[in-house]
Amino acid sequence: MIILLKLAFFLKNYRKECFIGPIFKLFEAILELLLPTMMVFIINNGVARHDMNYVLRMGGWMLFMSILGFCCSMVCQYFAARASQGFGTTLRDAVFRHVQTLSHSELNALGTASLINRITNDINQLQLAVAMLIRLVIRTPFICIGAIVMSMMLDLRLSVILWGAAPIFALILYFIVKRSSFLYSSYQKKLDRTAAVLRENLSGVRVIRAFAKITKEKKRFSETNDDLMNNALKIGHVSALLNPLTTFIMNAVIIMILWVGSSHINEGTLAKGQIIAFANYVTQILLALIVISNLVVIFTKAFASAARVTQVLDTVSSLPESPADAPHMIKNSSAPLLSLHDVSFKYSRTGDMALSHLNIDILHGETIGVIGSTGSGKSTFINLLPRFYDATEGQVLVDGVDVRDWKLPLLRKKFGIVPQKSLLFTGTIEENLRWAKDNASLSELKKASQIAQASEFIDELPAGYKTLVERGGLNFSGGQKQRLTIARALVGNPEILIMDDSTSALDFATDAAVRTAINKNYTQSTVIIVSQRASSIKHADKILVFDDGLLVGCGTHPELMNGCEVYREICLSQLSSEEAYA
Ligand SMILES: Nc1ncnc2c1ncn2[C@@H]1O[C@H](COP(=O)(O)OP(=O)(O)OP(=O)(O)O)[C@@H](O)[C@H]1O
Repeated sequence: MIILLKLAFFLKNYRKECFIGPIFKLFEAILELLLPTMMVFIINNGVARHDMNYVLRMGGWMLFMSILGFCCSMVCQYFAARASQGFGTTLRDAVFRHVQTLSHSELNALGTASLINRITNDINQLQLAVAMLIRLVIRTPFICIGAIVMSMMLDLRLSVILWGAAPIFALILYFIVKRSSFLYSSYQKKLDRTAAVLRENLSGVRVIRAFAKITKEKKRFSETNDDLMNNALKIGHVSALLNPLTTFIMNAVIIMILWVGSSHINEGTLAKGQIIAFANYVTQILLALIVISNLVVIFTKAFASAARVTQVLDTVSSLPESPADAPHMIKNSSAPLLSLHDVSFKYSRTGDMALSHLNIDILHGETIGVIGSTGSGKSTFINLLPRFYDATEGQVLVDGVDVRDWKLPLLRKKFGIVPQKSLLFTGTIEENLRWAKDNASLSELKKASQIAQASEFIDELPAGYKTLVERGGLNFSGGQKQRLTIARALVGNPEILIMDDSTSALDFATDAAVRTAINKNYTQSTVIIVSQRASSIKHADKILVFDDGLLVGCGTHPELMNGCEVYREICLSQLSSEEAYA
């Protein structure tokens, strides 16, 4: 219930629609309820007395009331559509914005495929529930109760049959809601799993083909898909019972009414018009009950979806923004640009430490090399600096101020990041390069591309900087993508440039050319180069050596060659002795 109240907040701009829509629907329901009673008059006063004028006059009124009812229904439909679409759009927007505030940890926990399902499927389900709420939730019980009252007014004795059927119907409804609400929540989870498998398969299609794993992956997808289908079938079996059972009960009621009613007619205690109107009211109740059954199904689904959507909205970012306005303005000018004070980090509460007790100082304008075996913690260390994650223990400081005291956008503006996995977005090359600086001129883009050794291949493209980048940068080679992502980071003229193994697809000469050009043109910037290649970081002012989450070395190349065994081993495994000791 609290979940629904929370989501009702997103209807706040549609109060008018939520109020006017049901009023028109209620008006339509009143008109509909009057029709069988008018039929009683036509049969008892018109048909029985062969008064054609009376029949036509009353028939005309009934036609007018039906048209009026139809118009009311259309008005309600219009308001319901406005409110439900508006609700869906506002909610989708809110969830999307909230997702942007979450840290990598929460995003990993929720999962991309599940988030996509929640923002699309689940919100669509809620949108449908809002439309039904406005159109039917007041009208249907009103019709039901109204028809019962009207039938009681027609004949109290016959209405006892209706009351007898009510508990049977309530029992059926209870059983179906209980069973299907459990099945719906597991259905949503299975849908997430299917989406995750599909996503992995589509994005990894090349790897799957290269390893000839198509058959295995087909089987994996079929299994997930079959599981989803079986769950959907179970839901179908349960909810399919609802309409036939409702129809069966109400038709049994009609037969009993006709049977008991005909004996009353024979006794002369009931008129023919009354029994026809009574049957009409029972049909109205039957239709209303079928609608209620379907509403129950829609709301059970919506309830499961509401829980999933509010779970996202209730997820609190583990990166709370600094409450103060601008504590970072109180910079410590004598402090190092970046400092780590006894920093440890683990990805999950239960897991092992990915980094342990790091103490590092990085000064303005320094070039830092970061090296270590795979999984040693290099990327994790890099991720702590722009606060993609918060340190589990210890303090990360930028300009002498704890990163938790920085306003996140201001902190991140200081960094130009070239991630390990090159990711480009659909649009032109020009648009991709302007990510860090919207108003960068073409000459700025060209300069950054030259430094990143990308201008040569861009100039050869027929459309140059206007060339369209396909989804994920599919129309570029790995090396070209890396050079474009380096140029993208350089355009912002960042104070701190982080290159996380971002030249791995470049040949040694291009890699060296990129580093030389950056050193020459970005003398004021602090450059942090993470690399598996000793040659890429050998000339750095300071080299950080990681091993199994520990900082095992920090110094220049000659210092480390003498004093750090891990570093010496890496260098000697990649370079000749002359190169390593040069
Ligand atoms: N998102 C994550 N969730 C849980 N564990 C993670 C996550 N990312 C990395 N790890 C773990 O943390 C450790 C350090 O990983 P990290 O990516 O920092 O290493 P790395 O030195 O950058 O490796 P590589 O050179 O292969 O990129 C590894 O044991 C890894 O399995």
